[in-house]
Amino acid sequence: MAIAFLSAERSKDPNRQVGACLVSENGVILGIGYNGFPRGCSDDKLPWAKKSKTGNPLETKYPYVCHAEVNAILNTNHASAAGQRLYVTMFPCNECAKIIIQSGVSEVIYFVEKRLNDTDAAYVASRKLLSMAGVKVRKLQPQMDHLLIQFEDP
Ligand SMILES: O=c1[nH]c(=O)n([C@H]2C[C@H](O)[C@@H](COP(=O)(O)O)O2)cc1CO
Ligand SMILES: [Zn+2]
Repeated sequence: MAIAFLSAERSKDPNRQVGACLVSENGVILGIGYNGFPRGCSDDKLPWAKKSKTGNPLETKYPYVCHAEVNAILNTNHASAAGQRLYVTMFPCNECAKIIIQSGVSEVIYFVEKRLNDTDAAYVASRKLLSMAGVKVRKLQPQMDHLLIQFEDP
């Protein structure tokens, strides 16, 4: 989960940085991702806005941004194998849930839900799909409350 948090730091989304880390059954890191625009699609040419002043959805980030979970799965550097676990800083949406299921992930471990008592259809659908597909879902209770990385000579 700490790697997922570190990865999230790389996101340029000014409102929300999400990170994900896919590991094998034995805990070997297979892929890491964060939310961002697709490769070759410049941040200078696409909007990071949540809302458009004119109501045009094309002036918001939503149609363009790749979710952290999808990036972690697509960045996998090993052939997919059984027993993969996905650590993610935020509970995945329904679109990510579909990809998580189809890629064979067997457990999702998340840190936080987007909102407490989220009744948003995307999250209800996500939970429903993950449960139907037999993907385990667990909220991580970390053993430490912070991790400090200090760049200095050891
Ligand atoms: O599952 C997800 N994974 C993920 O990476 N994200 C990203 C997309 C956006 O850049 C950001 C959500 O932005 P906002 O909270 O401002 O709506 O988080 C959003 C979701 C949806 O919860
Ligand atoms: Zn998603």
